[in-house]
Amino acid sequence: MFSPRVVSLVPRTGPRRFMSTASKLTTVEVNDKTGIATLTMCRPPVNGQNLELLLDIKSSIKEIENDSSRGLIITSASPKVFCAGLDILEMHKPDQQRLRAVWTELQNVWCALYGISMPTAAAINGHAPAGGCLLATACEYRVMVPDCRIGLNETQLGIIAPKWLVSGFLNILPKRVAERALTQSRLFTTDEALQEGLIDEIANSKEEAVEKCAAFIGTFSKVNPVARALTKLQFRAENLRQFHKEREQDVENFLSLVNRPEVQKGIGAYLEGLKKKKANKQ
Ligand SMILES: CCCCC/C=C\C/C=C\CCC/C=C/C(=O)SCCNC(=O)CCNC(=O)[C@H](O)C(C)(C)COP(=O)(O)OP(=O)(O)OC[C@H]1O[C@@H](n2cnc3c(N)ncnc32)[C@H](O)[C@@H]1OP(=O)(O)O
Repeated sequence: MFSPRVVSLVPRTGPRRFMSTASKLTTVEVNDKTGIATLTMCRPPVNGQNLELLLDIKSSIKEIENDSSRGLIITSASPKVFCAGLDILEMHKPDQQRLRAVWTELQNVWCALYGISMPTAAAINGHAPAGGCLLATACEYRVMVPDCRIGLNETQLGIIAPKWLVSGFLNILPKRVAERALTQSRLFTTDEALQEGLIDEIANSKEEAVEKCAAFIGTFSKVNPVARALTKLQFRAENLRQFHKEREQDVENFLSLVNRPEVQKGIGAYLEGLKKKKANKQ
């Protein structure tokens, strides 16, 4: 179903770039000076996480890992949106096999990003609801541009974010703040996110966000990388262990939830809302 991955390495003069996949839904650029890889999601208009984007993100993370980069920065090519979360069209009147694959790949992406040993940072250059927040909170550091929103708004959609999906959030926020945010479906503004500690810094542009992420990764230059990696994984091991224990059941739960007639009705209504928003804009 998917084209084989084509990886072309440009010689190491200046920043080198390798396009991750034939479908080009992500690009990876490694800065030769710093050794830091920037993974950019490029699925217009909002980086909706459909199956192909998720597969591409996962493969790019693996490439960066195999390339032994010094760190990974994730960002978006879209000017206003970091990532809008799961592509809602994947969940509306879904093909069952594909739906199963979508959820499995979301799990795989989270697992690959959350569990990677190298330093990670998110340059959040736009809105990051739901699955977008999942990517950002799987990283160790977050820099966000002003006037955007980030959070886990699942309950507003009538759905429940599973434990593994919340675990990045819980690494960052006090439990009480996390519980309230999830039950209220709170989308934090950039300023609120900084105040609560959901993000670490604000940057005025994507470029500045990437620079600040690189500076964070640079702080590890004098730390023994093996000791750093083991320490990071020690902090994350319990969440990962729990995830692996529950991941198959989690897929079944997701399928059963999405297929419920009332959830399908809700997804349909949500899609209509997005269409109306477009009509009102025109
Ligand atoms: C939705 C029900 C899900 C049911 C799942 C059931 C069980 C699952 C259990 C747990 C799941 C948790 C895991 C994660 C879940 C998710 O990620 S669900 C998705 C949640 N995402 C959102 O709620 C974001 C919705 N979008 C927005 O709020 C805004 O679009 C925005 C990202 C803030 C950007 O705003 P703006 O710049 O104004 O752009 P537009 O709204 O005009 O959008 C541009 C076009 O993009 C389309 N679009 C937006 N979001 C999505 C999306 N998530 N999937 C697919 N398409 C999306 C939008 O319709 C516009 O398209 P057109 O130009 O009209 O064609």
